[in-house]
Amino acid sequence: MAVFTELSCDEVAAFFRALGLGQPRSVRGIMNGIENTNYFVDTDGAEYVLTLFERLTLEQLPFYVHFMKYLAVRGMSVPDPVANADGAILHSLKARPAVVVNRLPGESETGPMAAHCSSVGEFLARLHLTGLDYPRRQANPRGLEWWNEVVPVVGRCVSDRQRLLLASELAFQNEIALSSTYRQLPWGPVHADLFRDNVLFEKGVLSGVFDFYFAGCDAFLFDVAVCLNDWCVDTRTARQDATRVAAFLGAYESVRALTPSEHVLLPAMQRAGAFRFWLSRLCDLPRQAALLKPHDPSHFERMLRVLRGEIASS
Ligand SMILES: Nc1ncnc2c1ncn2[C@@H]1O[C@H](COP(=O)(O)OP(=O)(O)O)[C@@H](O)[C@H]1O
Ligand SMILES: N[C@@H](CCOP(=O)(O)O)C(=O)O
Repeated sequence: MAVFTELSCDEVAAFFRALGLGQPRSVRGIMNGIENTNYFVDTDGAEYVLTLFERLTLEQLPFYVHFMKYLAVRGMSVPDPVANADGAILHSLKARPAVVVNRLPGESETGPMAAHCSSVGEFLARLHLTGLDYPRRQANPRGLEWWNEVVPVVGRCVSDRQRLLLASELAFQNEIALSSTYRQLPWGPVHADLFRDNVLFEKGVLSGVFDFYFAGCDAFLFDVAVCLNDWCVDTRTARQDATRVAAFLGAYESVRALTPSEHVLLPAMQRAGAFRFWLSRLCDLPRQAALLKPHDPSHFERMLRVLRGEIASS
């Protein structure tokens, strides 16, 4: 994301030495992202990403870092955390929890076509199936409980029209969560933030997925909805592109078919996805950092209104 905690080259070199990694020859703060402090660190033998966690705690982090290790060991193109001599993959630096992972190759695709959406759909379904046996459990940190906590707080800083939308959508989502259809949804570890900027492509082939720090256990359909809302939407109008939606869902279902309950609740989950990111972007607005590019909340407000039928969808 950003650099909240500045590190000197000497501090990084000492940390890398303790992990048995080579001498860094370049250390660069990363501008992208919004949650943690990230540096690219190159040694003579390899390229790494060093992350210092700014908000996540030592209680929350094992779920994420072990999930990445679990997927990496099973052949998925995700960051593989570096272990120290004792086998630990979660470390500490500058009084913050820290990890070092391999730098994945490729570039983000900011203007995805149907083929990119297919690759992401297939990857997501494989992630869901592979993760089914992951033994750790932790709730989606940005799920229903969090929405109920933050709506009254952010509601104080928005317009009357926006406050009405927040209250109405929260009531709708609380009602959906109590329904028997919702309780039938397949569930397990989800990425929950699989946006364009968290996926890399090399020569058109998906080469890596990272940023598992909003992962948690939730309905798989929530993950599907988050992806559709980012990968298959026109960023200018917040409207869905039917060709990309079909490509994404076709590829996802070629690996894991959606159940009847998932088909029924997909529109409601897309509203949930838009609501979740509108809320977090509203909450994130005032953060301070040495390098930080905040995300625009109004995009997801517009998308939520489109999905609710308040704005024509085409
Ligand atoms: N394993 C990785 N391989 C390649 N690039 C990475 C990796 N991890 C992070 N990055 C780069 O760092 C940026 C910020 O990472 P991200 O995880 O999105 O930050 P945050 O957790 O703050 O949201 C990404 O946009 C990407 O450029
Ligand atoms: N993807 C989310 C928030 C997290 O941002 P990231 O750059 O760290 O993935 C959003 O777009 O609001």
